[in-house]
Amino acid sequence: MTVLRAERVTLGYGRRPVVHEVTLDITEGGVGLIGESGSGKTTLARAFLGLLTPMSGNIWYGDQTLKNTDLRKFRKDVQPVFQAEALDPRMRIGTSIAEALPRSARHRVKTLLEQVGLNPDLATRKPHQLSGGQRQRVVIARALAVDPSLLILDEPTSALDVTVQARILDLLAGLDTERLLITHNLAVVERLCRTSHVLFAGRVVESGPTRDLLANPAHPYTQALRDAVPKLGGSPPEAKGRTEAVPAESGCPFRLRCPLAVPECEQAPALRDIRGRQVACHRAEDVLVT
Ligand SMILES: Nc1ncnc2c1ncn2[C@@H]1O[C@H](COP(=O)(O)OP(=O)(O)OP(=O)(O)O)[C@@H](O)[C@H]1O
Repeated sequence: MTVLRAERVTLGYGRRPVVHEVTLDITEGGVGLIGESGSGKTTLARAFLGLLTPMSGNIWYGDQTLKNTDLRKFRKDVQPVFQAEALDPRMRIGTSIAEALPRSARHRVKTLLEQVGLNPDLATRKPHQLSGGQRQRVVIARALAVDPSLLILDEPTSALDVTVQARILDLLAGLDTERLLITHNLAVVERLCRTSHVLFAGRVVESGPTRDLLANPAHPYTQALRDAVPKLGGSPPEAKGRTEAVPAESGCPFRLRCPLAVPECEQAPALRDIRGRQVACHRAEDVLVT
């Protein structure tokens, strides 16, 4: 079942578009948005949360566009999980969670703390008296308080050390709430998202089943992202192409960095289906065999 759908959505700040004509479904099994800093992941997440109105295109929530949706219901059903720094430092943990609950359900604070693996005694503490991992669990508990059907998670584990990260990932993987996850960390999407979309310069350049996409990328940018992950005990990753080049204004936005660019790349490639995924690259067949 699709919870939310972006249909040819262009998003921007002022008059400057930064996300271009993105079509994307949030389907079952977790959906990941991957891409470097500035590629438009958070902007797209804000649109899915109803915080940013598209310059063109629509966000669909069931059979309604967000413009025509009862936003009170929507805001309960689709919950953000941002970084733990968003917790009010003056508020006790229990109060912070209770605030998200209807008055009649305030007794659920204890159950919610237990659900995210925290001792209910922590309810009387303030955020600075918790560890980073515990704070992130509180943020998740707050989001779960209203029984959402979808969580939108923006780098939910990036501020945490690796072992704490792993435990938060276990927690998220065990929830039966759907999720849209934004991250730089490919291991995190692999764990939590059945489907992933790779964004470059505000465009989806590749979409498909996460495992296939990372094992066998069809876009040179996906390949570059995957190959930039250092391997334990291996030599440091070697950058292919020019990693510093800004996106091209015309044609394929990745072409100035792409080691496979040819003159044809001055024409923008459309997304096309190839071996179970969608990719916007003239050279996809060649990438798949390398
Ligand atoms: N409030 C804003 N006003 C103007 N421009 C913005 C604003 N927020 C983001 N941008 C611009 O929009 C583009 C996409 O930013 P966005 O935050 O969506 O990227 P991102 O992929 O989430 O990056 P990161 O991984 O660093 O969070 C960038 O060029 C950024 O400078």
